[in-house]
Amino acid sequence: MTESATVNRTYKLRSGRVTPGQRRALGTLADRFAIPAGDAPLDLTELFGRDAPVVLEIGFGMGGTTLEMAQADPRTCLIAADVHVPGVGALLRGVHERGLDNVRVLHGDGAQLLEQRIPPASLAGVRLYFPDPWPKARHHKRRLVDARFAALVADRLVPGGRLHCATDWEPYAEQMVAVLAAEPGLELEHGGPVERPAWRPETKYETRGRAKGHVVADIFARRPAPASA
Ligand SMILES: C[S@@+](CC[C@H](N)C(=O)[O-])C[C@H]1O[C@@H](n2cnc3c(N)ncnc32)[C@H](O)[C@@H]1O
Repeated sequence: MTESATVNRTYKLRSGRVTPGQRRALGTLADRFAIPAGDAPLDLTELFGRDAPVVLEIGFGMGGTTLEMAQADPRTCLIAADVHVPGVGALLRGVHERGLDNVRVLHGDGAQLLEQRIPPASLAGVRLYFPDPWPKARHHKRRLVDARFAALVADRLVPGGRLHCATDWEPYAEQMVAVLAAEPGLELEHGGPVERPAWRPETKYETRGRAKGHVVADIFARRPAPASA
C-alpha cells in the first residue's frame, strides 16, 4: 500500500485470526461485494447498480453495527472500509447471509480510498465510529481526524452531506471538535458532542469503552447546503 498524501501515516493491512467462515467469505464473496481493485475514481452509480445516497464508513471493526445500519436503511448505499482481515471476512459473510445489496466492502485504508477514488461532492455521509484514539502524545499524528482529513471530507460530501464521528476518548473528541469547527467547508452541528442517536447501534469497541467508564461523544459536521433563492 502506498502512503496517502492526505493522512500522515500509512496503515498496514492487519491480519489476525481468521475463522473458517471468514476465510470462505473472503475467498468466495469478494467478487460480488468488494470494491474493485485499481486507482481509478469509482463510479458510485455503477458500483451499486442504482442512483442512491452513498455513505462511507471508515474502520467498521467486525462490522456488526454496519450490517444493522445497512439493513435498517436499505435505500442508502454503504461503502465500508477496514484494514483488518477477520473483520472484512465477517462483514462479507454478514452481507451475504442477510441478502443485503447496499453494501460494498474495501479491505484497505478508507482515508486513502476517500482521497484517491471517491469523486468530489459525491457522498451523502462519512462515518467514523471509534477510530483508534492513539492516546500517547508521540502518536497523535497518526489520528485520522486532523485538518487535512476534515478538508478532504468537506470536498467529498455533497452539499448537505454529513460527517458523523463517535469516540470514547475525550481528548480526541476535543481534537475532532476543534478541527471540524476550523474547517471552512464544514459546519459543526450543535457546537460539540451529543448523545448517541437511536439509529446508531452501540459498537463493540464502544461497549468496551463504556465498561471502563468512558464517556462517549457523537460529533456531527455538515457541508452547508446552498441557501435556497
Ligand atoms: C478501535 S476500532 C473500532 C471498530 C468499530 N468501529 C467499533 O466501534 O467497534 C478501529 C478500527 O478502525 C480500523 N482502521 C484503522 N485505520 C483505518 C483506516 N485508515 N482505514 C480503514 N480502517 C481503519 C481498524 O482496523 C479497526 O478495525
